[in-house]
Amino acid sequence: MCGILGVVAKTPVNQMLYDGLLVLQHRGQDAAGIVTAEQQVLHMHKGQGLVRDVFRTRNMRSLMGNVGIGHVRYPTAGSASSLAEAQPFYVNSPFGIVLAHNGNLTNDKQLKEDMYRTDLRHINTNSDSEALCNVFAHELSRRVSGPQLDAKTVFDAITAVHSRVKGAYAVVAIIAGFGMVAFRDPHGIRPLSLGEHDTAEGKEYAVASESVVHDVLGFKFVRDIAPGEAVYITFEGEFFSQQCHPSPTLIPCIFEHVYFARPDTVIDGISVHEARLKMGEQLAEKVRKQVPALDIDVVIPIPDTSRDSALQLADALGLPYREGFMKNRYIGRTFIMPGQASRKKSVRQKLNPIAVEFRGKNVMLVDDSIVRGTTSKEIVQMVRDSGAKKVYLASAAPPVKFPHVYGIDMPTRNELIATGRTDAQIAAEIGADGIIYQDLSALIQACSDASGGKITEFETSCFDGHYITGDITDAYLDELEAKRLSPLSNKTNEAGTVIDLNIGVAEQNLI
Ligand SMILES: O=P(O)(O)OC[C@H]1O[C@H](OP(=O)(O)OP(=O)(O)O)[C@H](O)[C@@H]1O
Ligand SMILES: NC(=O)CC[C@H](N)C(=O)O
Ligand SMILES: [Mg+2]
Repeated sequence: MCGILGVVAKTPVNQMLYDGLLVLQHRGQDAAGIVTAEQQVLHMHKGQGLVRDVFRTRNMRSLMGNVGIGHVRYPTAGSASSLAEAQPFYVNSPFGIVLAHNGNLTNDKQLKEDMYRTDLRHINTNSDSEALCNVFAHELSRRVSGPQLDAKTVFDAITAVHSRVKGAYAVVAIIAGFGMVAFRDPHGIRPLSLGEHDTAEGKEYAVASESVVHDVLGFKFVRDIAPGEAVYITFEGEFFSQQCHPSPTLIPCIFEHVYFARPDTVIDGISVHEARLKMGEQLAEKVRKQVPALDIDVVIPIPDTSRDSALQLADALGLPYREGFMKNRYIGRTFIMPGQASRKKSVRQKLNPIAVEFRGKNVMLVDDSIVRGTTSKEIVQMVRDSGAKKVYLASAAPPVKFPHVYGIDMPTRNELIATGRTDAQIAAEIGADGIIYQDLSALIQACSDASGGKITEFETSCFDGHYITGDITDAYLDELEAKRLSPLSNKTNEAGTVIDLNIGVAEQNLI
């Protein structure tokens, strides 16, 4: 799940973008990039790694201008990890466009084919985002006939993008010399929020994956961008918005609430923190049913994300809640690391048990989700080694059984620990005495309650195999799996194996 951010300000935006990307770091640790604009001139710097490693002072100095966009990447399409696929992407026509994307397109193969055969545009990487950038550029170029641009033309182009592109996409883009664009897919699968800031020179605008960015930058959260909606803000600060899809329906990704988003973010009116507390309450009900004896001495979260749910679960069951793991604050999120070997190694580097909390006790460990089981297998073993008597594992999300095709990297059924296994078999595989999974209806209830009942439908495909874009067939999933299992696709791109059209000019002006 990547993080995206765009700012149209009255003063230089480089530091704001850096600070905003740091706040979105939990959404992508693989690569980071910033593009700023000084009228027609675009400045870009991007690279692999964390925000703090990619941007040095000299890079920051070169990112001049009062308008800019930024991206932190968690790869879902293309290579597992590739410099050439770091975002934003750049195309030089029309005007010069840079684009950053959160989500995953499900028809990128078709789009790339159309680009090659009909639109006569070159796509240089395996990235779906590069295809999206070119579709937008192509649709815009078909509608402009000179060096002028108005909001209607931009919105017409985005309407055409919606009709060509399928899947999940929250997007920020800059059209050099004119303005910043942001749009969200017609189901609003991925989040996108709008903020503003009043200055003596006029309003400044920010668009970001999570509302917490506005808090940190000192902007006021205004609203979520609606599904299918686009906003266009000129370099002078004129704001336009328009619905660009004939039949938008909000069906946001439930996994944002389970795992991805920060708890201090509000998405589509749902406080992520509150949704997680409610997940804990719902899970407590399930524990009561499944473990009626409640032979549990202590509830312990598996840090970080499960803390909110675990606390509320303990409270609802009247059980003590204790912190039982020391987390190394310098290790990132393990689930979004590319490659099973690094994920497995990092669990042990990241979490270490505080033995006294486990010795001689029946413990209930709580995690927000169990996906590949990497975390739980390691953790249960550590807890046993620390002398726990009985180990129950409760998950605030239901079993993850189906590939996720909308921006979360869980593409093959056989890497998911719950596929083809009963709860008892999963418990045995993980080494737990019992496993308690949230029911999907309870998870939906929790998130819906947190929305005050306004949202009742969520994108839940990884739990129930129902894909809302209607284009996911067994053949599609088979192809996705075959691609992932092929040794070529797991190869990390060494710098230089793919011509990187952007990085070559990383520290200079693009134009
Ligand atoms: O079953 P798995 O494949 O291990 O995936 C699930 C685990 O990964 C995530 O933790 P992560 O370390 O990424 O981040 P966190 O610190 O935010 O919990 C998530 O919170 C679970 O703990
Ligand atoms: N997680 C995401 O949003 C990824 C965006 C895009 N599909 C990429 O792989 O770069
Ligand atoms: Mg975790």
